[in-house]
Amino acid sequence: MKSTGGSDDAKRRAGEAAADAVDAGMVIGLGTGSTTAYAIEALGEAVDNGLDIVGVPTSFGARQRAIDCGIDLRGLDEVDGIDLAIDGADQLVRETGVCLKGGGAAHSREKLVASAAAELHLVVDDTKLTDTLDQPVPLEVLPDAHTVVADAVRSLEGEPTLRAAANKDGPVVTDNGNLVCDADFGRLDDPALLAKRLSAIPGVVEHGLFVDYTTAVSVGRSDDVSTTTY
Ligand SMILES: O=C[C@H](O)[C@H](O)[C@H](O)COP(=O)(O)O
Repeated sequence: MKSTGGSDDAKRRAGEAAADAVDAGMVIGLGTGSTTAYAIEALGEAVDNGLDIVGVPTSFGARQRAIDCGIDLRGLDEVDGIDLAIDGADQLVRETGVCLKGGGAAHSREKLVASAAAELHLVVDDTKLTDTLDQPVPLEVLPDAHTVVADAVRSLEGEPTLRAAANKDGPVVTDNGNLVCDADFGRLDDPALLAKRLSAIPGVVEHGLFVDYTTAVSVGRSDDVSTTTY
């Protein structure tokens, strides 16, 4: 799992706060990443203590983690909707809940699960908070399309970078067999407009800008956690 800047204590507090909001009988979207891992762990402990839930994982990593924690799993096509999705974020505007995801290349299935969920509860440590999003936007891209998508990003005045794998020669390959282009647009003054433009590029499977999905955010710090609802 990629490691990110915040402290483990802060991530744990955020993850546990979201797990606390889970009730018996719920279908839970299980997000990807180091912060959501703490929520999955907490849910696993609750399951050991008798909580009856079903999880829908958003990635190979989330699935493995949930199996290790003893959570009963289903595919998205085997459930009749999702009550609550719990997931992390790479950068988040707390005032609006708009965020960037996809640092772990899982954003397409994360967005799919979030779109099927009645609620999306994000879990972050306080290093993720910002007033304005300004990190590159991850784009999951069909392999044949990467040069065409890069040209389209440049035509929107962005700077595309094909994400390289850390422990493999060549690019990152997603759980869906696609590539990732990180598109740097600098400050995102109008995330909703950019989200629409990125969705319209042929060859982009999904982008990591989440606008209008978030219903709650738990922000962990080393000594406390606070939750905002939208
Ligand atoms: O693709 C990965 C996901 O969007 C993660 O939820 C996001 O990168 C946050 O991960 P972490 O909690 O490890 O910072």
